[in-house]
Amino acid sequence: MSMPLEGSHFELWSNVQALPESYVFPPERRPGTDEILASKDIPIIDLEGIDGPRRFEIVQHIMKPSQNCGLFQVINHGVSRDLTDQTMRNFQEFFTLPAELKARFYSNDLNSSCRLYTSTLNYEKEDTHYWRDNLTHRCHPLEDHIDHWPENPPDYRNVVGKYSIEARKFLLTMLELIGEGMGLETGYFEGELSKTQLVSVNHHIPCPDPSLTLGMPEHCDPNLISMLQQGDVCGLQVLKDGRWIGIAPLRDTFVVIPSLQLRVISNGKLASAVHRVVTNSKVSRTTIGIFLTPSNDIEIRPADGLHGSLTPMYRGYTYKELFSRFTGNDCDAEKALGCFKL
Ligand SMILES: O=C(O)CCC(=O)C(=O)O
Ligand SMILES: [Fe+2]
Repeated sequence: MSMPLEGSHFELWSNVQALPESYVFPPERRPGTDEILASKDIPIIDLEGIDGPRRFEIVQHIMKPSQNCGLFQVINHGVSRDLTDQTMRNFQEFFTLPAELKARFYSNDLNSSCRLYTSTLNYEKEDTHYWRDNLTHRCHPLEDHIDHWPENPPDYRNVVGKYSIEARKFLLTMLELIGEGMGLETGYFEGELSKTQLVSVNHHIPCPDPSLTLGMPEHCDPNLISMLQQGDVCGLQVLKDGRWIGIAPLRDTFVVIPSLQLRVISNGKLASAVHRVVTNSKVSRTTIGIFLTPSNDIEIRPADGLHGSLTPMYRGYTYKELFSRFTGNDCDAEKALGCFKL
């Protein structure tokens, strides 16, 4: 049996009494003790009637927040409560398995098909660690990846497999609607632009001092589009007009973030949320992320045929190039994208 990665704090975490020094952020990066209120202003898009006369109105609703704080919530998304609950339960159970059963997934290797790690992939080099464990694996096409997934809990592959398919359908629908809002032809985002699909699950155990550390840093998602299924524990915050606001988890609701590649393809028309995750001292928090990403070698650039006049803001590049800039800039997607601005 392989041992946990050297430097992994999984074992330490289960007994932790005080926040280890390596998780304490410098004062200017700490979330502090100010209460951050959950906002009631984060738009909620209702997809009910999407194939009927409401479609145009729904597209307009989606385009508005996409151009504002770069994040919105969706109800009547088409994925059943039964499946979302079962999926959440499987991930929660996975993270609470004994360390020996998870040991074979511990990896910081970006190319490993299923990886479990603490903080970030840059654990060895980073100045401060984040208070999280993460499980990430590929999920499309399912048959290419499912054999690399955990087999424990026993339902994991079956349930997460179904969820991956439904989540993909949902995200492709969101892309279709966004494409319509931008004036692009049907199916614009299908194929290479949305080929890679990752499931990325964050798990944070109760933190001894949430004021000193973060569950995830302030960041923009580098991919094409992201969805989050939050459990029932707060933690996600978004930067809006220079202030952090909380996105309280709502039952049966997905959070959608049009990510950086959508910003480029829309030539800056869409915003991508700057967001972060704070911890809490009382309960564990688990959040499911599904990310669609372009395949490595496809060219990404502002789309032809966008509504409105067009002086391209970005030069064409491949996702591989972008991602290498991303990892070379401490996972700062904004900086990475800066390399391709015209
Ligand atoms: O855990 C969350 O709520 C957010 C996760 C996230 O932002 C990410 O994985 O990129
Ligand atoms: Fe994110």
